[in-house]
Amino acid sequence: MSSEASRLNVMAAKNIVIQVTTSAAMSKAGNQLNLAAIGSIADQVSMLAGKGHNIQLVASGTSTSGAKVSGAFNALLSLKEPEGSGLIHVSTHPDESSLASSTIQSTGSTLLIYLSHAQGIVDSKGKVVSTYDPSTALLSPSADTSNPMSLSSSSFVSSAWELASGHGCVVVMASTSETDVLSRIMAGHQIGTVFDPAALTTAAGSAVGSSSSRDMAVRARAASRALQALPTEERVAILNRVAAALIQHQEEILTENAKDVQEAEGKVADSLLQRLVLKPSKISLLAEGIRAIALQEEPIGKLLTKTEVAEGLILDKVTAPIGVLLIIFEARPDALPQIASLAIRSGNGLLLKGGKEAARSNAVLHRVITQAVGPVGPDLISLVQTREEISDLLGLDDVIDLVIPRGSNALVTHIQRNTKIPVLGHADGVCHLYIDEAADLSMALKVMVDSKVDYPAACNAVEKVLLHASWLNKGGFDSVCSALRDAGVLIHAEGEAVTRLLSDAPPAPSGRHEYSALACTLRVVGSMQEAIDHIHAYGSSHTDAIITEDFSQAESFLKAVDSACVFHNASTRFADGFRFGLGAEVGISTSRIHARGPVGVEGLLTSKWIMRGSGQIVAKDNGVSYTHKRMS
Ligand SMILES: NC(=O)C1=CN([C@@H]2O[C@H](COP(=O)(O)OP(=O)(O)OC[C@H]3O[C@@H](n4cnc5c(N)ncnc54)[C@H](OP(=O)(O)O)[C@@H]3O)[C@@H](O)[C@H]2O)C=CC1
Ligand SMILES: N[C@@H](CCC(=O)OP(=O)(O)O)C(=O)O
Repeated sequence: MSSEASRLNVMAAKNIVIQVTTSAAMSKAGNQLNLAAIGSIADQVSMLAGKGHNIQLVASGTSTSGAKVSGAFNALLSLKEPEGSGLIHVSTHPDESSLASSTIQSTGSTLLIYLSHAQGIVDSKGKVVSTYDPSTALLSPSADTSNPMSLSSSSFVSSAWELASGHGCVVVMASTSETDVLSRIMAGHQIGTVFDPAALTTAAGSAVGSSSSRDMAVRARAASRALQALPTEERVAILNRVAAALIQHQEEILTENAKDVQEAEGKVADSLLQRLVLKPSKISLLAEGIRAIALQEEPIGKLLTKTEVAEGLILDKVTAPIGVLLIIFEARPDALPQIASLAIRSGNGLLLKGGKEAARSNAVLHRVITQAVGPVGPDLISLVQTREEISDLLGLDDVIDLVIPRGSNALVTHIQRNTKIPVLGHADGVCHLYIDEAADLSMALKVMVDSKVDYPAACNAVEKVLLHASWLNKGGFDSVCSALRDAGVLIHAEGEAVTRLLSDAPPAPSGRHEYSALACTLRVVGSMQEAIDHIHAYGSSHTDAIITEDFSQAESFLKAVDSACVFHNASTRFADGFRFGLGAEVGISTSRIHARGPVGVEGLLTSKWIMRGSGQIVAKDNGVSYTHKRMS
């Protein structure tokens, strides 16, 4: 198919011209170098040269600015160019908005990457089109209006098309503000606008979703089939390579993450910031989890049942991958390697969209992981950048098999309302801890504090403590309040008793509130049944726990509470794939269909039936005599 051909053309290009408009490499005022932008391009250029590409780097602009920018590139590249490669040449081009066609022709380059402020060519609604089509009018470059050197649309478009159609040089127009723009273009991601006649013949039947979204999903399926066809040892080796690559690229990952954190600081809630931060210890734990997944027994093709249907006719039910998964998750970059490794282990293709605040962290993690995937190719796991792409993908119910939205209730509801693809929601956690009349108080305090304080922003952190009324007369109420306050937790009062006893406590914002911070609601209940009824009325069916020494009471609670995870005498924070021994988790499913609670490899599998016979026929059910004998 065509856009596939175009991506292959891009990925295969050896001689490349990279043209950077000086306005994209200078400050807005145009009088100073934008060293961050120049440094990032220089890093990526030297990486491409290290992979054997011959690169002509052209700084296009007025002679003064062009000379300044090419000087900066030369200085940086002399430090970074792979030793002795001599593959990078830097020059200037006098005209910002025309293409460096002469360089292309003199060097026999087959790819021009044009980097400016513009994200690509936009349609009448202002949406960037991924593939330029000359038969469609109304296109113009999405220039940065604040940039005085913005592009002159028609001349740019016609020379880009002329180069592509007349000289066989694919042109990709993209913005320097895209993270890892060059590396991602060369890895086959559809960023910006591509000018390539090969990209125009669209596949039949691709009416829904843009061709790039469909292409991405179709390629994920093809790659997942290639993955499934590999012997177990090779799939295990991929996971071990991914774990090793995370450790090996730790510095790079932490650097990109620090940029995300720096940009988010002061602009987002503390809970989001906590999720966003990666630390060496988190990366080591991720690698450990991935190695544990690699050690698990082969999950694909596992025999679930074996039945003799009739003499010589044997029917097996075996596990099988679901196919192509679209997983949307919050700005928590450590989720990406976990989800990717579970998908690899279970043989699924993956389209991933993380929170926008984690864009750089996700891009580097994605690159490191897809490079480690090896022969199956990077298409197995694609990174989706924007909500617009999600809208396209939600229409592709013929190529995507399951959507897993992991995040707020609003996100999960939005996805459910906008797709025909089955949805496995991972929504908010309004987790409760019930301290029973028969609780060991010191255990209750320890578990309560851990459930809230260990990681207050997590979806499995406790949000409401339900205290049996008997503790009001036994000193337990004061102990609970002191333990929470000593741990820095702000208590919000709910119900008559707590409101009266803690007159200084702010009221709970609502009966069902997720603080995601060092705060929780405290309420007194008259019985375990009242606690259960309250959990059913105000909880989110995520994780709820009881603390009691009365084991029969505990069993009743475990049976009655209708949540994905129900615990006795244990912290709600144990609701986690790694802690459950699954190695990692996609998230904690709050849906009731097929997978509930922490979702590991098993949650990403379905089953298939395999029949082995010797020519038996049905013949109106007279062809065989049914035995239906269960063999295992
Ligand atoms: N059950 C579980 O496993 C988990 C539950 N949670 C819950 O998630 C919440 C925290 O997440 P929060 O930060 O609020 O995340 P959000 O729900 O705001 O966002 C999560 C992701 O969904 C995307 N998104 C949101 N709305 C849309 C839309 N309309 N179309 C397409 N994509 C969309 C976001 O994209 P963008 O960034 O581009 O806006 C982001 O990638 C808490 O309630 C927590 O309990 C969190 C983790 C795990
Ligand atoms: N299972 C995870 C928490 C689940 C989760 O992802 O929560 P969140 O911090 O809301 O993104 C953990 O225990 O850290």
